[in-house]
Amino acid sequence: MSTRKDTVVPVRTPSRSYEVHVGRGMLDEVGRLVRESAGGEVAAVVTDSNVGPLYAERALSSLAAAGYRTALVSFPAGERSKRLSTLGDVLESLAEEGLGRDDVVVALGGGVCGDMAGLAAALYQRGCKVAQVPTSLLAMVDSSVGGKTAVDLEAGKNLAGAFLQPSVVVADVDCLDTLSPELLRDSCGEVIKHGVIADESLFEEVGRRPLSSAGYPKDELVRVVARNVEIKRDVVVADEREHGLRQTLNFGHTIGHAIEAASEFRLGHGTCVAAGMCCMSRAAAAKGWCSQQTARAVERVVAAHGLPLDTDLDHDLIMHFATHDKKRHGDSVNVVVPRRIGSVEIRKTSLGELRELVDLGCGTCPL
Ligand SMILES: NC(=O)c1ccc[n+]([C@@H]2O[C@H](COP(=O)([O-])OP(=O)(O)OC[C@H]3O[C@@H](n4cnc5c(N)ncnc54)[C@H](O)[C@@H]3O)[C@@H](O)[C@H]2O)c1
Ligand SMILES: O=C(O)C(=O)C[C@@H](O)[C@H](O)[C@H](O)COP(=O)(O)O
Ligand SMILES: [Zn+2]
Repeated sequence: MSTRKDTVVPVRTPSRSYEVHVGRGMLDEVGRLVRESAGGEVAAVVTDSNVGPLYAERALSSLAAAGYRTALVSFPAGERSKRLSTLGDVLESLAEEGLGRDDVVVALGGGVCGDMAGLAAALYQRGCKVAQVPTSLLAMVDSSVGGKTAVDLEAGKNLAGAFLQPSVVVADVDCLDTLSPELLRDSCGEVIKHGVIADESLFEEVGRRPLSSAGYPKDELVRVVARNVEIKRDVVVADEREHGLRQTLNFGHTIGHAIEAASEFRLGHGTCVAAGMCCMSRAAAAKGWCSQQTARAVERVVAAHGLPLDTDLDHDLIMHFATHDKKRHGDSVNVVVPRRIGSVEIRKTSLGELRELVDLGCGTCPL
């Protein structure tokens, strides 16, 4: 029995119930927590070429100490690896390691690793278990929770995927010590998003003091990460398969995903979401769906994080990616716009109106 103090957020979705553990030194608890939640005999740690050298050994030791036969599968770091060819390599490696249907994939890394290892687990032998061990702030506050897994296609982001809820999520905030300031800042895009969609006080708090600030106290970080997990949990539990409410988690993504793909993934996901949120907020204010004050508040907090407020991307290109996104239904696209800070709405827009929103919000930053 460990005496380590962690914050536990329970998640009960229709398909699976699990716990999200957030704390310090949690990497050494991975074996115990995976054993208690997933069982099995083999644990395959899937990680990337940056995270593996930093943290795989500790995760593997912890899993071995919990009685697992372990395997390590690594792929080159970066969004460009989040594709079918890498997924194929990961699946072949799982088979070579003799993973069985009752065994567990341990996704150790950022959102790219979590999405791809999660999809590998969903596909392998028609579905084995996955434990998420997020190491980027973005993965801790967002991608490790909720069960969306995917790889990108040429036509856009996350176009081939599956839902697979993890058996457990173990977030060790000490891992953030090795994340570069740029990547920490990038991750904050999703934190700001959570504030805009559901929690004005979180929004104001990170506006005053970004999580990417130097010397952010670790205990505070644990609290704020756990609060983000609760926000995401509440949405996912209400609408696991994204028929309605879950679409609100896509605030900033219609334009953000387009910016990300058009940059050929040189720009990080959170950075693009931040710009996408500002563009959509300006467009919403211009349409009278929210106040100018709300749009300015989104810009202010994004600017406080050193993230971009706009994009100079060609509007035809934005439309190209936006119309290939999963939120397109025939001739309409569901977009998410703010009502005020802490509340958003889903609006079904025609392709013509989406173009109007892009023209109103992109390349129009008044600052
Ligand atoms: N499934 C979901 O619900 C969901 C939600 C949000 C984002 N995403 C996806 O997540 C991805 C973005 O996640 P990300 O920003 O974590 O990207 P990432 O996984 O590429 O990680 C960013 C970089 O940081 C490195 N890294 C990660 N942890 C580190 C650490 N502790 N120390 C040093 N380096 C570390 C990685 O190797 C990588 O180079 C995108 O593909 C996005 O589409 C998915
Ligand atoms: O979990 C969700 O639902 C989200 O939308 C969270 C997003 O931050 C994330 O980027 C997600 O991968 C986007 O999903 P997509 O299906 O719209 O690509
Ligand atoms: Zn996102």
